[in-house]
Order: sequence, then C-alpha cells, then structure tokens
Amino acid sequence: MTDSLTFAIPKGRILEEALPVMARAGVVPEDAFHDKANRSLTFATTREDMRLIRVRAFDVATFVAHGAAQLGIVGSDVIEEFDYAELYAPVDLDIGRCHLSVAEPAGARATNGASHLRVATKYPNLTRRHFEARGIQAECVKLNGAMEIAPELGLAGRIVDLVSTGTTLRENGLVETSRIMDITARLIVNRAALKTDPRVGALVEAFRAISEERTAA
Ligand SMILES: Nc1ncnc2c1ncn2[C@@H]1O[C@H](COP(=O)(O)OP(=O)(O)OP(=O)(O)O)[C@@H](O)[C@H]1O
Ligand SMILES: O=P(O)(O)OC[C@H]1O[C@H](OP(=O)(O)OP(=O)(O)O)[C@H](O)[C@@H]1O
Repeated sequence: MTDSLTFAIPKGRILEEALPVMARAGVVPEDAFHDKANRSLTFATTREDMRLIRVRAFDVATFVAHGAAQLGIVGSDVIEEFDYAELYAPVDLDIGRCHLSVAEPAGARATNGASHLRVATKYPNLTRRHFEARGIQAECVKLNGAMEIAPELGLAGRIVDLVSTGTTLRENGLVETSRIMDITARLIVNRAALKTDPRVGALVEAFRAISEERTAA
C-alpha cells in the first residue's frame, strides 16, 4: 500500500472558494467534512491515498514546509511572511483575493520623516521589510486578529492588515495609507515531496490546468 498523501487547507474563508477548485482536481472530502459539529481535524477523501487536514492558515504553510503535509492551499500573504525554503508555490488559484495594507486613524498627525514607528500586525516580517525599504525601523506588536482596535487603544500608531472590501477599516475609523502587496491563494507543495512522489507533480499539473482554464474563460 502506498503512503497516504496529506493535503492541508485553512479552515476559514478561503475554504468555500477552494473546495470547487479542489473537486475539479479530484480532491473531494468525505461528507463528515461538511458537518459543522464535527471536531475532527483529519478527513478522508474520495481518493483512497489522500487525506485532508483542516488547520489555521499560518499552520498550513508550516505543515507543508516541514513535509508533514505534501500539499496545501494558502494565501500568498502567509507564503511571503514565512518565506520557507522548502515550500514551493507553483499555482496561483486566483481565489481569496485581498491585499495587505498599512492603515492609520483618519486624520492622524502626519509623521513624515519619522525613522521609527510602532505597528500592530499579524505579519511582522512583511511589515519590517516594507518599512525597512523606506528607511524606517518598524517596531512590530504581534496580534492574531482585530488589529483595527490597536490605534484607538494606544497600542500602536499604525496597523498592517488584510483588506478586502475596506469595511473593517472604515468602521474602525482607519484609512489605508499604502498597499504592501496584492494577495491570492496558491497551491503549495513541499519541494522534497515534489521531487520524490510523482502523485504530487500530477496534482500540480491538474491544479495548473484548472487555473489556466479559469484565466482563459
Ligand atoms: N478579507 C479577508 N480577510 C482575511 N483574509 C482574507 C480576506 N480575503 C482573503 N483572505 C485570505 O484568507 C486567508 C485566511 O484564510 P482562512 O480565513 O481560510 O484561514 P483561517 O485558518 O481561518 O485563518 P486564521 O488563522 O486567521 O483564523 C488570508 O491569509 C488571506 O490570504
Ligand atoms: O476589508 P474587509 O472586507 O472588511 O476585510 C478585512 C478584515 O477581514 C480580516 O479579518 P477576519 O474576518 O478574517 O478576522 P480576524 O480579525 O480574526 O483575522 C482582516 O484581518 C480584516 O480585519
């Protein structure tokens, strides 16, 4: 019996858009996966040699980079934040579209020329890199969500967070001051698994074909 492949997917908002794409590539979870009351983290698929794991978005990258999962789907924000050498992102799935931006309170005092800033974010590496390129040292306060309340409570003057519709920023009195990167979800694979297991390469090709078809349509 061949080793089972493990495919990691995030549990939140990307999932709904990812499932139809995965289905076209022949990755279809068992019915229990759709049962909201089910607390399992591992699920069988219609392929006997593949199981799904449902984990936090940042952990998808970690499982795949360490070879604990061979494939996964995750946003390019997470890929760039970690920059794992063992992680290869060969297919842009064109789902989960959003962007990563710097935001501050509307009407904040201008800090042009500041050489040091305090920034609340879930993305300390991307944040530091963005500001460093502009000659500014960013002191990052790591939060895991609800970044938008940090300026009002005096935790940091700015935030770096994901923006989609812009509603969350607006409703919390913040405005975007610069866009760091555009984001879409990608198929990711473990480089060693891609080299040694032909099933991984076959799945990359299947996802690539689907993505090319969607782009052409
Ligand atoms: N408006 C948005 N806000 C947050 N993430 C978005 C948005 N639009 C698209 N995304 C993408 O969704 C990803 C988060 O995926 P998802 O919500 O499925 O994961 P999660 O495991 O629930 O995340 P978390 O660990 O934050 O709970 C982000 O990394 C980003 O690439
Ligand atoms: O521009 P919008 O359409 O308002 O979307 C952006 C919001 O969505 C995300 O949060 P999410 O809902 O994933 O919750 P989180 O704060 O727990 O990450 C993100 O962190 C923003 O807060």
